[in-house]
Amino acid sequence: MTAPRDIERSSLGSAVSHSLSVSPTAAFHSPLSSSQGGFLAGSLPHRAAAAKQLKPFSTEDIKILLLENVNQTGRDILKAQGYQVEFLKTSLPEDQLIEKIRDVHVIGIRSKTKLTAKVLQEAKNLLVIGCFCIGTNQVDLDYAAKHGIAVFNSPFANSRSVAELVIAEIISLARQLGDRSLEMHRGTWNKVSSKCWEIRGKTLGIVGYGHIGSQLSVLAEAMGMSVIYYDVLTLMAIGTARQVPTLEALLEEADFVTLHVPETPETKNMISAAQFERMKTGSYLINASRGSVVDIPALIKAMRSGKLAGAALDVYPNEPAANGDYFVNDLNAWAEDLRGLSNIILTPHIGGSTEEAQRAIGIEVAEALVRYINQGITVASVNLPEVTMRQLTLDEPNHARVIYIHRNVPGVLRRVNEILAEHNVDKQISDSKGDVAYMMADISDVKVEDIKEIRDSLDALNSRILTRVLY
Ligand SMILES: NC(=O)c1ccc[n+]([C@@H]2O[C@H](COP(=O)([O-])OP(=O)(O)OC[C@H]3O[C@@H](n4cnc5c(N)ncnc54)[C@H](O)[C@@H]3O)[C@@H](O)[C@H]2O)c1
Ligand SMILES: O=C(O)CC[C@@H](O)C(=O)O
Repeated sequence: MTAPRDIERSSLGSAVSHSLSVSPTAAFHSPLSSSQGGFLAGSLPHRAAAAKQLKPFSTEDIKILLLENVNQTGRDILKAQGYQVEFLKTSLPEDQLIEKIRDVHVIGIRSKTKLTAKVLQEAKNLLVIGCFCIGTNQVDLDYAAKHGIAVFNSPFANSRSVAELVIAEIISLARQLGDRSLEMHRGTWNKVSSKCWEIRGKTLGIVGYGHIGSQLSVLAEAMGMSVIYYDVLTLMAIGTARQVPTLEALLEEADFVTLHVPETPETKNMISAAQFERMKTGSYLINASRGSVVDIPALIKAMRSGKLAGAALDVYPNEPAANGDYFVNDLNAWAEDLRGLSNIILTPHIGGSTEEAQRAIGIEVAEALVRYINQGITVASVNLPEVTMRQLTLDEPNHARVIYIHRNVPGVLRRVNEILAEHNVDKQISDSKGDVAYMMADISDVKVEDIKEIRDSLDALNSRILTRVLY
């Protein structure tokens, strides 16, 4: 490997001419994949030929910034590729994030780092974002797609962890465990049974019956609860759960309401004063989805009036970037009111924070990043069309993989294929998602000098978002 150099995003995808001028022979003798034939190599079973790892750059030229304590499993996978990996335990304030993001090709985050258009427009070298979590609401996905920046996440590796936490909270709220434990910590013995309940036979209302909601449904039924759910989609009920037609119907029937919807404009303050009114007196609310989904001042009123017998919150409109004594009114104006309530469990966004979940997420997202960086495969991307292609092998010399991310307008493929027409197009695939399209083609009989010309010609098309030529 060569010594690290600063290379720009445009030259990353097109570092071919640069690399070739350094070592023309190496151009068509890329190193074997470290996980040759394995999942990382993106291998689709076809034949036993040795897989060729596509790297039109020295791997150590790839600069990765990992924030928010991304798990060791993910760090190891990325380092094993030879990439330069900088790792920070916390998120960064916007000004520091902007400084750092200018320099990197890949950024890995969790839920706290806000990758807004303002931040992303400074990220001139950025190829891909890895969200080492489920939620992707912290990223401006549309801006990223329109600028050819792929985004990957881990859609269900922590679902079980969240579902288990919610089960624990249902029992804890029903038995007022938080309060009893706090009292004992203060030296107070307070043995009570008034308003403490079994959960057997109670109704759990799940709002959002996706990966977490449906997993929770199974666990809750196993504990003897009746389950109803509300979702914008008509979804198959698991076990004896029952879908109800409206949120209001769910609120009126459930003893426990638990929220598992994504953060969207439609779910902002989805549970506010009117919804608390609809809930049964003495019922409970659990929110482990996103802080924007519940109107907290309205929740405080519902708790104080006795409408709610308890609540558990894992997520908040504003969450601090690092651990510390930050859960005060400076962060959220009502923080201290919330802290003063009885039978309310407040946790610091730990729904997915288990060793099992974080390890699995580290592997899943890091592997997706490697496949994208090295081979251009977008399968599981949340914002680009999903495109995959059998990888090139070492017995296919003089091949190159052309990736062209472009605006989804008529006539582009004709022009692209005119540019590729001098070569044999061995395989080609194209797909679109909204305004953005992704074309990948493997071409053969490519001479060293052709590659720069292909790239320059594709770059000159006015539909271009990003061109990468991997070989
Ligand atoms: N607390 C944590 O640590 C933690 C961990 C993982 C996920 N989450 C949050 O939980 C959310 C749900 O996760 P998931 O994996 O189950 O997601 P999912 O995408 O599998 O399921 C979400 C469900 O919500 C439904 N939905 C969307 N908008 C709706 C609306 N307006 N009304 C009713 N239903 C609606 C969808 O149709 C879908 O079935 C994530 O988006 C994330 O924000 C939090
Ligand atoms: O680990 C995190 O920061 C986020 C956890 C969770 O909210 C998710 O979206 O997966």
